[in-house]
Amino acid sequence: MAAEMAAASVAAADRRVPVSVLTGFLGAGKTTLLNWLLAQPEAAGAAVLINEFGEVGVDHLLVEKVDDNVVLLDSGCVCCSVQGDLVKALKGLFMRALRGEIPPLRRVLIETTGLADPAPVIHTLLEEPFIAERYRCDGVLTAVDATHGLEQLGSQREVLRQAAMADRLLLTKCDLADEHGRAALAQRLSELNPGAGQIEVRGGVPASGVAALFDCGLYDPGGKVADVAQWLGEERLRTQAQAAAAAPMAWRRGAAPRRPAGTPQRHDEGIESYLLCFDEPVQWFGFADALGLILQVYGERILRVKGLINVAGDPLPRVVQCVHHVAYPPSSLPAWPQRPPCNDRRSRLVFIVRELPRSEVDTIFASLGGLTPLAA
Ligand SMILES: Nc1nc2c(ncn2[C@@H]2O[C@H](COP(=O)(O)OP(=O)(O)OP(=O)(O)O)[C@@H](O)[C@H]2O)c(=O)[nH]1
Repeated sequence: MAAEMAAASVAAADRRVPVSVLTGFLGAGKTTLLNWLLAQPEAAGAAVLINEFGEVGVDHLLVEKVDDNVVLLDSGCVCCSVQGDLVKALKGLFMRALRGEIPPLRRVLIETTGLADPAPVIHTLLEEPFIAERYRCDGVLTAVDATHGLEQLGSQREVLRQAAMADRLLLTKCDLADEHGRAALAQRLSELNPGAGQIEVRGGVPASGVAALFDCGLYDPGGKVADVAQWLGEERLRTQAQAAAAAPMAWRRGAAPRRPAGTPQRHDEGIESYLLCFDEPVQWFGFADALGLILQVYGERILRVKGLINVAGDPLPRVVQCVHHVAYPPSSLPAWPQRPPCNDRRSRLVFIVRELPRSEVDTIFASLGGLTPLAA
């Protein structure tokens, strides 16, 4: 406790802009938590960077408080394009605030994709010269789904890394999980990351309030399992190798190879995403029947489904969200987006799957829902 208070006061004296990294696996509840967070007075003036996996971003449409301070990182997963997208976005925000185009930056929140490895993001915040001079990593907040997390910790390397690197572990969907499941997940997480505070989240609201999420102190790999320092070390090697590869030929002699031995493959190669589009407004019951059957039959292989549906007779876009076998209650956006691509009012549904051919999904939509999905 004393150490935490000391770390928080060192951070308070630091004039750099605090950055919170919100991570967690696909569908764990990051955007839901972000929406709650942005409505809190403590988050006033925060800029938000949202990154998504999949061909069409939906998350930024679901963030309720969208303004000039929300930036979509849309050229791939942030952990793969960190040097491009993330650095560019943070530099851009800083310069816009400096020129007075946006209010002074009080805080930045980064929502990573569900498949992101947080290591390159943290490494960039700690070591990229321009960024590290102006921003400080104020906390890695990892959402872990209390209904699916235990199984995902065993099957997805990303989930393990996201949990091990966390400063705070947010056990989401505790309102849906049974007591036994919550306790088993909490136990597994405390083995993986004994130093991180665990906070239960129900309906997107953390039991701790905002206080426990901000001002976590300067990021300290030393307080975590040894793997974390090793992963950050691998990022350093990777960045050096990339810099060497980008340098003129004469400087490259003796440089490290592009992908240093022992550095991990970023994403599980079995995972892919595809986008289904429906041109005409869909009949909700046929659509819901078909989607229900797809989840029932293929739920194990479906990591995430989300999208906006143009339902016949409904003027508002309906938001569909699923994780494995579970379809969450649909909601509606207050209006159709004004910007492309979703302003054309076609229904768009993103599937993120493991080894599930698109043709299987198409067949069920066609036979049960009378719908012929088009590739985008
Ligand atoms: N009951 C309940 N539902 C939740 C909770 N948190 C999130 N959900 C639901 O879970 C679904 C996925 O939540 P999101 O917040 O979109 O998850 P995400 O982590 O942002 O998803 P990706 O960005 O696709 O990885 C949505 O339908 C949410 O309403 C929670 O604490 N309780």
